[in-house]
Amino acid sequence: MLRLLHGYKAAPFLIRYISTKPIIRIPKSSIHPFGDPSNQRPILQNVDWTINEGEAWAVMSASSGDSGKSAIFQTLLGHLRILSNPKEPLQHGLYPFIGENIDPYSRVSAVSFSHRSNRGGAFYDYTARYGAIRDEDALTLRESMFPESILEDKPDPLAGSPFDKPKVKKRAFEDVVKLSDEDKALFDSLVKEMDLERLLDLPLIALSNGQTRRARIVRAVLARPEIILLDEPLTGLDVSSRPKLLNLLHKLHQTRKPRVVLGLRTQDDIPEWVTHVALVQDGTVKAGVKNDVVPFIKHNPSVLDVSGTGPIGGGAGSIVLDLRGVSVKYGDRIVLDNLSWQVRQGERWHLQGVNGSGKTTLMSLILGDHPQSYVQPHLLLPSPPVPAIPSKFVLNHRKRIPTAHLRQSIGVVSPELFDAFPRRHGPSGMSVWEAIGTGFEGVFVPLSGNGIGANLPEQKSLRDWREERMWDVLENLGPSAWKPSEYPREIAAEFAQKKFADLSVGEQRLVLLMRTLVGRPPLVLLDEVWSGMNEEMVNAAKKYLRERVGNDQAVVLITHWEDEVPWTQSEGLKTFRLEEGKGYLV
Ligand SMILES: Nc1ncnc2c1ncn2[C@@H]1O[C@H](COP(=O)(O)OP(=O)(O)OP(=O)(O)O)[C@@H](O)[C@H]1O
Repeated sequence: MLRLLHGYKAAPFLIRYISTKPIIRIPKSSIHPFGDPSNQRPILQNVDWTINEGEAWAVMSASSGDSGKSAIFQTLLGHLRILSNPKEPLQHGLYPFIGENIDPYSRVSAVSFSHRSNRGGAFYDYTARYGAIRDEDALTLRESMFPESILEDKPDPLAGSPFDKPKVKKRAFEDVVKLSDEDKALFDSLVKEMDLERLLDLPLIALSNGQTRRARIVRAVLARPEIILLDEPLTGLDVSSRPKLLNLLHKLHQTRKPRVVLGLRTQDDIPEWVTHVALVQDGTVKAGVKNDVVPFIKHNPSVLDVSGTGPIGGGAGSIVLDLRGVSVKYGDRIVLDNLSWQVRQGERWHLQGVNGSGKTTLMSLILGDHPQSYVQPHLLLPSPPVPAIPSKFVLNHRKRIPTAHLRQSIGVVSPELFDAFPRRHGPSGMSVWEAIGTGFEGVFVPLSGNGIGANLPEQKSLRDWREERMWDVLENLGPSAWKPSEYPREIAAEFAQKKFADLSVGEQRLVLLMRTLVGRPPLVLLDEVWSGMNEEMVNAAKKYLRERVGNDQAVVLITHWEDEVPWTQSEGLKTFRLEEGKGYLV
């Protein structure tokens, strides 16, 4: 579905000034991975693409895998090999406008928003931001914008007595960072337009997802590249930030400081100021004027038939989450202020709120990850009885539930979990089967050789149930759900053996959704669950949530896009909105 983004039309006078000076040029080439000596297996074929000065391009693909727009971006960053036709060689390089003695790749910046790399593939503790912030994490947003202010900062073990915690030796920002008037003006206008002014002196680690994403764009622009590649830049931004960002990108592009190339999914709206589209589909690229290319986008009609569906499962179930008078503050900064909220089995909730309104903080309390979860007056969470039978639970105060038990009764997908989940390549890396199986206990490494959890040898019925559940999510959320097949079990079995780390971003996100749903936890929290997924994957996941998640389960979905919610208000969807620290039923 196309969302309308008004007010960003390319002005006619601009189109007149579009020159034919090429900025990027790939003449009739195929794109290959480096290290493929035979050049037999191109990732993309017959790529014939030129970007001229003044044109505004979006690269679109239905797949977030290597054959989609990420392959184009990898090519533009020099990570893939361009093999051009010998009769029409790549003259003056990929970026003909950049002087011959300059490394062109040093003038191109890329920022991707559908995922971030996770530091070597091992799991890391993403809950650090909720607690007392360690000195080494205390880098402020302002400092992070100017790497020269931090390069020489080191823990100073000689400060104080040997028993003191080492302190980070701070250098006065003004002594280190000497900005020209022009740079200062750019910095001031960028942080103003991206609404980051009041966050500049906060530790970087404390910023919300949307705030961090806006900051990453500002930092990339401050590095003054010639071209900036922004992959899915609207991911996770609230409704009011999106037009501001698009407006800023439009302005930057017009002044060519820097030129902007956007990466979008085929289901995303194309900003009106974009003049040209490179559509990556089935291993080839169709590039041209927007209106000529857009009709070639293959849309998969939604498989959801919402007509005639009855109300969502009752709402008459037992309370599965009970919050009263819940508050979180950091120093003087109140993030959650006296919230009360009850969620019952069978209910479906949309949790709303602008960037920084406290949604992730609330989730972290419910997940028991937040240190302040222990001190809340009334924070009752589902706790599994022993031995774990997922649909059975009792309510208990967070401080009386071991965290390991909470992980069994609350399933979660979030940007933090996605970034932190281990992704080791090679033989020791987790298979898809093992990654999904960690969901039964909510852990991050497989607890047994068979990949379906710990301590089951004696409990045949539980073992059988878990295996059944594995196949249920694999068949209904795996490849045969997005590419219909006559052999769903075979396709699922093949997919289950793949290495998690080798999957595309969209596939990894789906596997983490399977991991969340496999154990049928009574409470499911889904935060930004669709980013990186293509249209077919989103449809399959929505269908699963509507049809296969039970009335004994409650689901809370966080998204800034109304059309990403699989249920409607008329079906009984409930909305809880965070605003200025307070929570409201909408
Ligand atoms: N340690 C901290 N110190 C000060 N402020 C903090 C700290 N941790 C979080 N905050 C602030 O708490 C607010 C809520 O952040 P949170 O991540 O919960 O927002 P969110 O609603 O999830 O936003 P988004 O939509 O961007 O994901 C933010 O303004 C953030 O800057």
